[in-house]
Amino acid sequence: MIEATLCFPLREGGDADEEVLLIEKRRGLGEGWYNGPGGKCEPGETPRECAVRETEEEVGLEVTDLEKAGELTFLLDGEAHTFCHVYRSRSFEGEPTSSEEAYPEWVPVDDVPYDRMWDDDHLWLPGVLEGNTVAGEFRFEGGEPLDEAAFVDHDLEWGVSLESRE
Ligand SMILES: Nc1nc2c([nH]c(=O)n2[C@H]2C[C@H](O)[C@@H](COP(=O)(O)OP(=O)(O)OP(=O)(O)O)O2)c(=O)[nH]1
Repeated sequence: MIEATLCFPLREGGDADEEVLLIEKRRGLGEGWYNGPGGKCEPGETPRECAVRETEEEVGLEVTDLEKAGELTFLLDGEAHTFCHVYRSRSFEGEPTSSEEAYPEWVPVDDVPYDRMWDDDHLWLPGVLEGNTVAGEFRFEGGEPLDEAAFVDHDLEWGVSLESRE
């Protein structure tokens, strides 16, 4: 099973609207869709270290004080495919810049482009951006790659305790 991360930097935008930093992914899984910065964990790396590294690599932002917001399991044809650790952060340095992997974009949290994201994201990301914690299982069918499989059903649990988790 792949272990991966997502990180959602948050800031106060104009008119005191809350904004989240999304990326438009330029290659790999989910290419052409919006997501948070993130990616696969490397051997010997904690998920938190992975989220920090991927955010730096993809958009050049140095995030600190990551808050664990979710643990998502993606199943493909009945088998665990990816376990994804989800973080929020309001502490970061630098300005988002494009990379070979991603175009960054600050987006109002009320205006996230769910129609241009993974099919499951509208189920869990709004709660995560509001400050809730979530554990979820999402089932896909149709074989590899995961981003071409069909999203079939899910289970979600809100308000889970993730404080002691990486
Ligand atoms: N928002 C969202 N993200 C997902 C879903 N499924 C899923 O794997 N992801 C995330 C986990 C990872 O952060 C990311 C895929 O990993 P990645 O970016 O490393 O994939 P890649 O194929 O581009 O890998 P690489 O060659 O760049 O290492 O997508 C989903 O349903 N929703």
